[in-house]
Amino acid sequence: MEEDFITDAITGRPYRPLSESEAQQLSIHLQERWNRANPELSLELPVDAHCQHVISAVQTSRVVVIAGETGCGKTTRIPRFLLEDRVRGGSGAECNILVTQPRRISAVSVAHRVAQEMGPALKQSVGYQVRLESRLPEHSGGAMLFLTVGVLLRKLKSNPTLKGISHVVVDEVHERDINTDLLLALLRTSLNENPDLRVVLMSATGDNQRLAQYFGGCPIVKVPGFMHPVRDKYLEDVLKEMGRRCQNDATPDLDLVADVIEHIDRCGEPGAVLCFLPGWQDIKAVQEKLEEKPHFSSGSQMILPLHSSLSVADQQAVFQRPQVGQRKIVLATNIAETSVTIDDIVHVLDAGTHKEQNYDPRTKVSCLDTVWISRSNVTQRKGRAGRCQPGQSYHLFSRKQLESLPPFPIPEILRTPLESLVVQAKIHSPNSKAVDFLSQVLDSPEPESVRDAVQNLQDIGVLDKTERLTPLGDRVACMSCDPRLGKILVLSSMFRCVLPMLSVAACLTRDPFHNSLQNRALVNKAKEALSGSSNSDYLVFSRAVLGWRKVQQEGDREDRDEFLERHTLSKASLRFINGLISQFSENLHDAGLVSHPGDCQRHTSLYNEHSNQDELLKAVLLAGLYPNLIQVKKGVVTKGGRFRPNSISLRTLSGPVLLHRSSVNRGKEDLPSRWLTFFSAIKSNGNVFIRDSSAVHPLALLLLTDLHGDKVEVSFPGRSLVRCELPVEMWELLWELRTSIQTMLHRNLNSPSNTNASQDGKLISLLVELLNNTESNPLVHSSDSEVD
Ligand SMILES: Nc1ncnc2c1ncn2[C@@H]1O[C@H](COP(=O)(O)OP(=O)(O)OP(=O)(O)O)[C@@H](O)[C@H]1O
Repeated sequence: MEEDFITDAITGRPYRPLSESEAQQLSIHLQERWNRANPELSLELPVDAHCQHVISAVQTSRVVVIAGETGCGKTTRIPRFLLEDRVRGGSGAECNILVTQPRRISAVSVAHRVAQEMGPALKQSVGYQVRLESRLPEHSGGAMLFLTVGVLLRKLKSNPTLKGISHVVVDEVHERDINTDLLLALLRTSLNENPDLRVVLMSATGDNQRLAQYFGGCPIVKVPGFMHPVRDKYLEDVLKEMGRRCQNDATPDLDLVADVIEHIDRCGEPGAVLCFLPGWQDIKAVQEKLEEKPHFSSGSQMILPLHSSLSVADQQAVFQRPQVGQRKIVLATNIAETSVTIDDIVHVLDAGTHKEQNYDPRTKVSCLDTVWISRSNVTQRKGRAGRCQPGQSYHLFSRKQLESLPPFPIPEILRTPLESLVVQAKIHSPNSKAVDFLSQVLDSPEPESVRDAVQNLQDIGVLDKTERLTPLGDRVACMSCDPRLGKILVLSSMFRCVLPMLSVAACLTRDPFHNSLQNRALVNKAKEALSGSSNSDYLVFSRAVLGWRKVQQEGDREDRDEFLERHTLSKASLRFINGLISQFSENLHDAGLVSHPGDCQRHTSLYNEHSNQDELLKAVLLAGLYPNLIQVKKGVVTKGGRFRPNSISLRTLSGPVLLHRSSVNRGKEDLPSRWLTFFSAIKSNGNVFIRDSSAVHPLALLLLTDLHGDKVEVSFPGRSLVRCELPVEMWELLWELRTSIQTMLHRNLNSPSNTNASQDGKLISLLVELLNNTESNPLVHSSDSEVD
């Protein structure tokens, strides 16, 4: 790669190495600045005593594992020690440190803390960069950037050997999220190719020996922790205090959670409460339960939800101090579990569970289960109290339950679908087979699962037979979302309906609705109203988002509130979704598919020419999601042998499915088509539920599926193909249209400079007309052999 094309991993601008004299000048300047500012340490932490040991270990060995117990100060101090040592030693210009955090909240809050500790004269050397937001150091050379692992992975695309970076500090390695595991594998390669690079792996409670072995037996520096005393109270203790009976279910008893919070508020010492719950719905449910309690009606409590879907600004609210006499109650998922210091937390309440994605390769379906956490999570959660003063940890599980918990969480890579990871592997290592590349990670996934993911990517045309990214795959790889959603976005730019599809892709990443158990009926009603006769959960999403954007532009505050309430939409989620829309627009621009990112969001641009054509939108969704197809069959024989002519049964390639209650198509007996398409399915109690679905026009099936083939093949195992009953001439015309559309897509993907906008425009208009003016049901009939 030419150096011109490498980006500076600190500033994002083109990378330009400093000349010797420039480096010398900058180093002197930095040295003087640090000597003048002479930053102090705001309080003594255990790691301070190990400062020299850490620095010399990093000098002697290019990779070091720091095994630092909770609260020892590794996150906030070690990057600073490394920078300070180089600056004061006169080589600050060559020191650029990237510090990864698993989550946005910790990257932002730790950067603030470090900047604050270093003082106003030096704080411009510290920055952060997370998805959708950044505050970068003023220049590279003597800089420290806190960033999420995902952001670093993207930086590695444009600077694979991390030229210009002196240290990568990977914090919270023990969490073993999929991105960190991929990062570690890539860092091993970067270390070989960039002799200036050093890697520091920071882990609290983890298998540090294994980690050190992975990096050729590198040294491990142990740092003891410090915590103010935190008293443990287990379920039996808490229940005894409250006169309740014990239970041992992984589903948290939310009434109990609310009661314990009330108990703490009534009887506990002053200080904030941090309560860990599995997910957003539980957080909202506990918030509602608290607000319904007479004890909480005085408003003398400040209840703050904390969830990954909140914007950075909303997340930062948890660091605010409440008014005197007010108790702060933070209701959080595990995002507050590591690296985060909320300095007034005295009481931690741990429901003992979190949401965990588990993938079943047989049904190709993931379930997001609420499961018990591991013992290392328990330690981390407890460690959020006692950081600035003594505290208490209320564990809502018994001592016996604690003993039965696994010591560490199962690495994410072993329990999630691997398509996105395989695409990442192809970006970073295009010449390796995915199985070989992924055999290099710390815990390799089953080769069978990797092969499945490769097959799925081949099925959607992202990889070719030799496992290389296709021209479509190259574009999809630029999208920071699931490859199927990425494919929808790529296609939407060619079919000129970008904005609704950006909204759909964003909503499939973050739900815009105020979904809670209590709200379910209201949300369903709102969805029904938005859906109209579209039979599409995706059009519901796009109408919600586009409606919100319109009312924001044209309405006053009252209109906006009314819109949100009428449609049970969450303002915070919509703000996040807007951010995602901008990010995906940038991605489309990076992929060379739109001339300017702003064009994607302009209603009058060519890319939105057909954005109000619902049938086209549904057709493009099918083209992106195929072969995620559901066959709808009318007439069901019940277990008791009775025939119900109006009931419908559904099946996908993997077998029978049901529609989830969140889908607008659930319970509909008059679907306009025999086919639905879908994005996400979940497994629950042995059934596979489709979360979101959209009716498919059979013409779309004939014209837009199977991008690279020369025949239309819609088949289910053991069943015959879809049969078209059409006059020969019409079939020939349709085949010609299909070929023209496929040629247009092929041309746009392979040689975008060679497009013929007016010819493409006519073709798309013809497609729109055909879709709008033909009925979606009678055209295609299943063959008789399909009947069971
Ligand atoms: N924002 C803050 N406000 C007040 N004190 C803080 C803040 N951030 C850190 N500290 C203090 O510094 C200590 C060390 O924090 P740091 O995040 O560096 O620890 P750590 O070793 O990385 O711990 P962990 O792995 O548990 O996150 C905290 O226990 C707390 O006493």
